[in-house]
Amino acid sequence: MEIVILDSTERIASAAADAVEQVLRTHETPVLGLATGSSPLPVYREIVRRHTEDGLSLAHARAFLLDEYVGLPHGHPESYREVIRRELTGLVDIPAASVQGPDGGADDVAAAGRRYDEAIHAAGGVDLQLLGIGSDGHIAFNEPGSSLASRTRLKTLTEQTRQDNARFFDHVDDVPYHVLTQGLGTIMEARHLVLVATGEGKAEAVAAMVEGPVSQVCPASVTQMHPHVSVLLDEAAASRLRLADYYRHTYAHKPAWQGL
Ligand SMILES: N[C@@H]1[C@@H](O)[C@H](O)[C@@H](COP(=O)(O)O)O[C@@H]1O
Repeated sequence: MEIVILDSTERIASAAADAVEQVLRTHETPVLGLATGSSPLPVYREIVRRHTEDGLSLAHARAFLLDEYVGLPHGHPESYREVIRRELTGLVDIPAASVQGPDGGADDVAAAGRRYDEAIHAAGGVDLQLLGIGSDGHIAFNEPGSSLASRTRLKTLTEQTRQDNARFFDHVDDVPYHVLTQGLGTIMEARHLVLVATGEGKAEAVAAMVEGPVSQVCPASVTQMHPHVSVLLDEAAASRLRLADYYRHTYAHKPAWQGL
């Protein structure tokens, strides 16, 4: 796990966008895993900027979303499908048909989950998966207690997550109770995980993920078992890491050609 502590959201966005750009430029059919939430938004803005100003193309890319609410009407502005279209995929040249998300509106949600895992597999797997982290240590919508081997399936949100996400809705009562989310086992099959976390509110979850035991209590801690993880943090999100100085030292002495 590589821990990168940077002094601004812009530098974090730029480092993550560099990794995405590298995949886009080196793969014939790059497969990106996209996360929602506010943490990846500066990364998406930077990708859109590079597309608009530098001609970075996503025309041959495919994209898979991490998760989706269950029960929101099709086209609801806060459905993750709509959020990602607004913030990224609708602003670049990726064909709409190349963007997939879990079908939270399916009659048989369990079958939709299985189909989604099959679709990711059929696309050759995810080359680079962007991730945020919930304040309770969830990734995608794998709440504490999630099986570390789980596949895409229905989950029930914790009250903390519903409260955290209430800011996107008129009222907390409007936040769905259920979601269809990639499982931890699904996410762990992506070839490179790039997790972005900023702000003091994430410090505890980040410390548990990076330096705590691998445990269902902090689902993000499963990433300790992944061979290629980059964790991009600002100072506030890194503030509870015991080995922060060592992570800074390692990054400062990293060979320039290595990338994330
Ligand atoms: N399902 C998403 C996660 O993928 C995201 O990581 C988390 C944190 O969001 P934010 O970055 O807004 O704090 O929110 C939601 O729960």
